[in-house]
Amino acid sequence: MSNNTNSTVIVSAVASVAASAMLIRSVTNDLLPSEVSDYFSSKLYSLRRHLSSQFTIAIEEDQGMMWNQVYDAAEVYLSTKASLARHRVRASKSENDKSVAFGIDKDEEIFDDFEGVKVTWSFVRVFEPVTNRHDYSNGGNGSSKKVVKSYELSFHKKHKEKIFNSYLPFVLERAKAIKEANMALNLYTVDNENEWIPGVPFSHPMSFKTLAIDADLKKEIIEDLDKFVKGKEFYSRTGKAWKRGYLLYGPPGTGKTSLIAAMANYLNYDIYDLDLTAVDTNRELKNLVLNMSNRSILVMEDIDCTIKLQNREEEDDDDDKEKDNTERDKKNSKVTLSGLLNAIDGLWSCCGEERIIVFTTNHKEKLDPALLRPGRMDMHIHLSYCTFSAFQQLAFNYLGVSDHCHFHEIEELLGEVQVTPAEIAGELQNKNNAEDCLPDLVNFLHNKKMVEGK
Ligand SMILES: Nc1ncnc2c1ncn2[C@@H]1O[C@H](COP(=O)(O)OP(=O)(O)OP(=O)(O)O)[C@@H](O)[C@H]1O
Repeated sequence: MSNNTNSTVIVSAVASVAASAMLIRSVTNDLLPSEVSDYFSSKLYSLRRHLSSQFTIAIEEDQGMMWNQVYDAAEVYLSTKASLARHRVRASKSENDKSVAFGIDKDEEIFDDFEGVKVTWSFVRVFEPVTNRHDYSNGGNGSSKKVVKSYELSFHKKHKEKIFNSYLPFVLERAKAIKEANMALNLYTVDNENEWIPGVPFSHPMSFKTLAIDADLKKEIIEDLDKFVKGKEFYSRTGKAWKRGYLLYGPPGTGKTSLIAAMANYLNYDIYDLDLTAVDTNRELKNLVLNMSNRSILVMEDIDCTIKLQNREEEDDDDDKEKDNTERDKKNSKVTLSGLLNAIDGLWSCCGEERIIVFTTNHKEKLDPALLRPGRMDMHIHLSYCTFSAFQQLAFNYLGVSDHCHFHEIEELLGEVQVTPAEIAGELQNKNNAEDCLPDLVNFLHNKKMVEGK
């Protein structure tokens, strides 16, 4: 027999074993108990592998007592490919997931293409005996079965290096990104013991689409956040800690809290909401910062009210001021300015990565300049009274209109009176159509103008 004929025979033998495997597998699945059919399936897989030019990596669920991270990554990665399965998929969702995740089921195969290399994934489940002399579940003979689950990744032998060095790292990387995107956000607060209370789901609906601020400012903020999240290489090259501080300042009701929610939803970062008056000492503050997870936003709202953070030179002012300070200090926490500065950029504050710190204040001028310098508060964002462009966004959010005959008058009035987006939002939600709502808003603005004496 020629070489050619030999190889044809082998190829057809492999093909016919594969076809028989499929047939037997489907028959055994229908007729036999799952343990027995799993046994036959695994034997057929081995035979097929033995005869082919394929190389297979088995990725088992656990390695001894430890969870196998590659298995975990394969599960997550394949969840995005499960729709390619032909007959069956598994579906699951935990409380911490945003959406349902799908997975391939046993005996299903999924094909993937990585830079021109074809790979096949399959899910294998077999029952293996466990010997345990204290186990009486099987008639007291001390042996029971445990399920061993694994993913198998098969490809042509010649691509071994590429799969090991590029494809598997790619799957791990992708899985990490998919997981982060699917994770529901958490909101953490501090309890009486000065510890973070495990997060409740954070479900603030605000996004950059609905946030009503000046369009250029919005663009600038989004670009800054994008640069930050993509900055891993930059931060390590320049030796800077991968963190960024934002100071949001402006009158009440201009959208500082709304902007924080939009940032968290945009980045998919958890929020750690820190009320400094609830923290007893600088040491506790340090522990809290150390115990935050990566990819998170530490928020300290109304920072000027919660701690005595005025310019240090002003602290020894006249008697009256001192009296005021004493009153205020009773309410204030024992966290000091230097404790807070350390929390933001002390050595140990650099332990994590992808950390954002946000301070909000209605009175930027009351804050110590040390707190505001770049490296601590890298971007100062002024949220001001409602501009016409912010109003257009609110009108679209609440009434679904982008233009209206009253818009021109409203634009002029917004140039003359100081009104917050919160006040405008309050007016727009009173009625749900533009015809009824906008004339009322015009009256509201005229009244405000009169009160302001303009
Ligand atoms: N810029 C905005 N875009 C969209 N909605 C806004 C905006 N500003 C305020 N609002 C509306 O007003 C409400 C109050 O706003 P928000 O709490 O964000 O303001 P704030 O500046 O944080 O106020 P405070 O200083 O009192 O904490 C929000 O729930 C939202 O409905």
